Amino acid sequence: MRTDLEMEKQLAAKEAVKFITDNQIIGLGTGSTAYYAIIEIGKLINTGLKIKAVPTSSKTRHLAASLNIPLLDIESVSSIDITIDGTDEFTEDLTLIKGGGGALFQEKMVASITTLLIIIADSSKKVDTLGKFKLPIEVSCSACENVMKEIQSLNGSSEIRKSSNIPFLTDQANYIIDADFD
Ligand SMILES: O=C(CO)[C@H](O)[C@H](O)COP(=O)(O)O
Repeated sequence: MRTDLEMEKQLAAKEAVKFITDNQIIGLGTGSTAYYAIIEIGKLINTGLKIKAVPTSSKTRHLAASLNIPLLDIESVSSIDITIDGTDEFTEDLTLIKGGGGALFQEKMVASITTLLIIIADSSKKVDTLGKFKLPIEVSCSACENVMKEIQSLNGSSEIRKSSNIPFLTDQANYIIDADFD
């Protein structure tokens, strides 16, 4: 059975896709919330919506391709009409932290050329002050040590994200540093 939070994610996704119209270029976010938006877009494609989409990760690319969503590489577009993506946490004034899923760099590239960025989230993501979720920072492996020293000089702590005991690599073969500034 789906939990309330899963239903909230799905509801947010359904609302977000209402902004999409024919012939737009759509940025597709990454994560378990963006997943629902991609599923909804797949359904709309099946009923005749004509859009092209730019994925923000290899995972999203595979999902979108499996739903027959026509895809473009970011290199081939200069602007994106609407991007729908998730967030790790957000405050009342709509500042947020994202990148927790490790697609930070591509998500930023897509967001930076997007006219309308729609961030969808369930209610568990709302916080009074940012920082409950560690701040993900995507860095070139060779810059990692210096960046971690820099974080320490700002009284923060940090660790390189691991997956199966080895450093997690992003789609760009970068590391993610998870930083904490309590
Ligand atoms: O920024 C992201 C991926 O890099 C995600 O949007 C963020 O981590 C939220 O993910 P989820 O919807 O699974 O909670």
